[in-house]
Amino acid sequence: MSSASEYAVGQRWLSNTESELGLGAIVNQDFRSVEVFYPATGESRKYTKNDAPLTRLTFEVGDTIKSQDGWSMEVSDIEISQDVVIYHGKHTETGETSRLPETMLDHHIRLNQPEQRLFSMQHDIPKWFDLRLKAFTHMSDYQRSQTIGLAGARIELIPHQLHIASQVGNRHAPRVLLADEVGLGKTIEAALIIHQQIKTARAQRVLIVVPDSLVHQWLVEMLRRVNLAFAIFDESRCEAMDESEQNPFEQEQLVLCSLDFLRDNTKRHEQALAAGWDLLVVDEAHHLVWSAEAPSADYQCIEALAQTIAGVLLLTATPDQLGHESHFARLRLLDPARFHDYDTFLNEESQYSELAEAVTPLLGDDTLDDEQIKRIRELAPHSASELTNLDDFDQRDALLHALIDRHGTGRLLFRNRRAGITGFPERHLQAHPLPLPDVYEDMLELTDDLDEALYPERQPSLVNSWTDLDPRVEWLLEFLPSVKPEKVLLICASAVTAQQLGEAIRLRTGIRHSVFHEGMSIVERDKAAHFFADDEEGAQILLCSEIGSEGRNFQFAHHLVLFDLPMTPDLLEQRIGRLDRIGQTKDIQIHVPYLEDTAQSVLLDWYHDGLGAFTQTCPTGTGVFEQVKDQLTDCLLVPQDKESRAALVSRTHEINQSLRKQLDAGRDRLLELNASGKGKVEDLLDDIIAQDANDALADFMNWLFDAIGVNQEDKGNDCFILRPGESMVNSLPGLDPEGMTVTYRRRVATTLEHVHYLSWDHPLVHNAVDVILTDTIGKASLGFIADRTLPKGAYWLEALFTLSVNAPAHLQASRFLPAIPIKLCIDAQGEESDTTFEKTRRANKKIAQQLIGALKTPVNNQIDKARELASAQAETLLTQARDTMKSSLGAETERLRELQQDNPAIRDSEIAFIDDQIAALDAAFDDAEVQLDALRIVVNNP
Ligand SMILES: Nc1ncnc2c1ncn2[C@@H]1O[C@H](COP(=O)(O)OP(=O)(O)OP(=O)(O)O)[C@@H](O)[C@H]1O
Repeated sequence: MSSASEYAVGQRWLSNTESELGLGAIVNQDFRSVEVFYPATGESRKYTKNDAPLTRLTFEVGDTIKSQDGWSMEVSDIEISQDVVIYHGKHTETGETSRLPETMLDHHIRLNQPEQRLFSMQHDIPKWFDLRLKAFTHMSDYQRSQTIGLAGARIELIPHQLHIASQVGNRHAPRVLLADEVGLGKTIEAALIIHQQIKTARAQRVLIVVPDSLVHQWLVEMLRRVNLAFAIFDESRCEAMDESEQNPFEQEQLVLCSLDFLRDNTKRHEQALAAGWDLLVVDEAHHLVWSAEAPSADYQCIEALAQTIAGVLLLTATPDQLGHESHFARLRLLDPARFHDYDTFLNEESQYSELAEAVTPLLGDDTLDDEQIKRIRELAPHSASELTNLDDFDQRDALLHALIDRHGTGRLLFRNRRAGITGFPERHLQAHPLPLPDVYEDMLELTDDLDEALYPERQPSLVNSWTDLDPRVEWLLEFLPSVKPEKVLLICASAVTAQQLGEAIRLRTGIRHSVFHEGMSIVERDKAAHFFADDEEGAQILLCSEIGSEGRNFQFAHHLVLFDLPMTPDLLEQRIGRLDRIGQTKDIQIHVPYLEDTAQSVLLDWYHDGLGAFTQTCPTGTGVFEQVKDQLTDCLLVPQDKESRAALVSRTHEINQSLRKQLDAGRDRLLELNASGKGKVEDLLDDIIAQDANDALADFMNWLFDAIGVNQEDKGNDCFILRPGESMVNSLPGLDPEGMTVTYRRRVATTLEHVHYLSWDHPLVHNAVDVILTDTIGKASLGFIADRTLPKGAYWLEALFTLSVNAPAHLQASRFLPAIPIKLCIDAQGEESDTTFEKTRRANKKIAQQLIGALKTPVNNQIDKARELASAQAETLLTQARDTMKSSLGAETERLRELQQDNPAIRDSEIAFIDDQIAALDAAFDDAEVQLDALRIVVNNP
């Protein structure tokens, strides 16, 4: 390709100032002016011949050119006829000899090679060269950083969450149970893991399945925390897509739906199974009840999915809530080969406890005696063999972590306990004893039915009157005004009770309230929850049935009314967990209005005096419940028997103390150490904190937004309003045409909901970078500097190359070899120079044209030299990338292989995937390419 400068009708010329016009054709000329028609845009321009900003476009032998009709040809011969060029060559598809006069060239032509643009005067502002370089540099650093997918989440930096997310998010097809105690952030951990998996191309298609009361909350959390827009699937949405006869689940990459919807609908379940996913996430997984004889429908529904989907995250705060067998079954969902038989699992668990007990001395500061050391070595020969001095605390620590890694369910199950995390407000019990009304007395004396004993208000004969007779209702109606305007969450066991209480409030007071129960649609429930959350106009009280006790975020309230008490400690903890969760700012008041000498009063004593379950989380509750269940039931049915009640409480207390001791010393202590990340997460945390404190992103984006024409208005308080400017070079996907408020500060983003948190992970940042990197902006430019210390007229060529590789996304090549920039500067003598140019001015077009014409040959030589040097540098970078890839992935397989000797939770497929990944990346790196991305000529003109 080259350019010339005599005008003739039919010739093709490019505008130097308006390259968007496409390729023009001369339609007229006289001795003073020339007229060009640009067919791509239908516009004409008339220029004075003397200073027409035009460059003639001609091609050379070897170039490939495209015709207006869409076919291409490789030029082998050039003929000039009446000053118009006629190209001859081979049709690229048919191979036939072809002829293409320049008048018939494709007028949409847009030169994208830097050399083509440089020599045909398609120049941009010189600073865009710097912008391209910066964009490549930042993006290649980002893709190789350990904080990818984590640092950009709109969250407070909570160590245990980041630890779990980085441990799990870094795995290929992770299969884990996230089982932190209630309200410690499992949803956030899942969001971080999903985000990291997506950002590193480990996963693309994700299916989240949750109870229907949590669908909307998950949607909001995913969007708000990690900018992932999930599509909610329900029957009406699927039906609407049925017409296309395609599998609706294949139409979206990120899908969120309720377990009920999949379980009750065979067709949709089958479609979901057939759609192919990388990651399945199931919340409130304790619902997946299982026994060998009768696995529940919920369990089977998820089991089928877990068998076909490589990555699985299960979430539950109360893994033992519906029995230990079901807990085993959930582990079985994650790894059926390892957890094939319940008895073997129990046996293994007991050995694990034995191991945990043996290593407990490692947690303390005392010197280990010979017997203790011997036990550790016996139980963990692989882990302990490398260690020589167990009195060395570093070695102890290393052994402890190795043991956690290598044994039991540590890799599979993450459980943090409240006890290990500080900063939670206190919980206070406010018990309100109330006299038993006559209408309940007879029935309660006679009954041997637990439900009747616990819920006397459900008697059919009282259905329309109990709210007038039950003193708990009276108490509630007096209590609400006494704490007004504070919000109150009330939970009771049944939807009917919640509705009837709502009705009583409506008829007898003017208090704003709303109800939340399974009889309402998802939309109605979300409306009710919103109404409750509204600070100014909202409801003072939300009356929930049991479905309100799971997963929801109501920590803006500080008063919880338990209108009745549930039978299991885990369910009580779930209820309290609605308020007692991260983000709770005040002490929590738990109000229990109860009828004296009834089953409810027995439960209250049992929970409070026996387990201490109101004022603290009670991780041993289920274990105790299993042991005293019968005794408890007896007491519930004969609440007047004070002696039996005292015996129950005292036995409960004893068992609880002993189970707690075991937990603290044993298995859970190790699990917790593993899940908390203590001693492991600090580097990652420091990295994120350093990134937060660094202004590199804000500076770069400020520059980038300016360059592409986005208006930025400083709103104060570290917030900016971004609006599309009139001169935007291209549209920017994700930029709200009405404007959007953004911040680069985590502190602001976590306090102001409506402000977007711009981070290296944010889609708007990536889109803005794409706007320039996928376009030709800055590919060629010529700039002046004014430096009196350098010779006048001295010039340099700056060349920007990228080293990159094409490989299927699942290989995650960009973790090791993203498009890495190589920038070179060549002086007029053709030598490499380390000169850098701070401020380059745009050169006047005419002068630029003259310079380019005069410097064409030396510049071509400089480009050749730069290519040579770039290839050499690329060799080094490629070797480094290959070494890093092999050592990092190699170390990972080595570690997994070692772990596998002790811990069967390591799946063969996990190791095989990494082995294959190393081999495939190694081969792909052979084809890595160095490409010229941009050129800038800099001339000294003081
Ligand atoms: N790192 C964080 N930064 C800001 N808010 C957080 C963070 N972690 C958790 N939260 C908030 O704390 C609350 C509890 O978190 P989350 O819902 O993830 O807990 P959970 O363990 O899933 O709860 P549950 O056991 O009730 O299902 C939520 O409101 C969540 O948004």
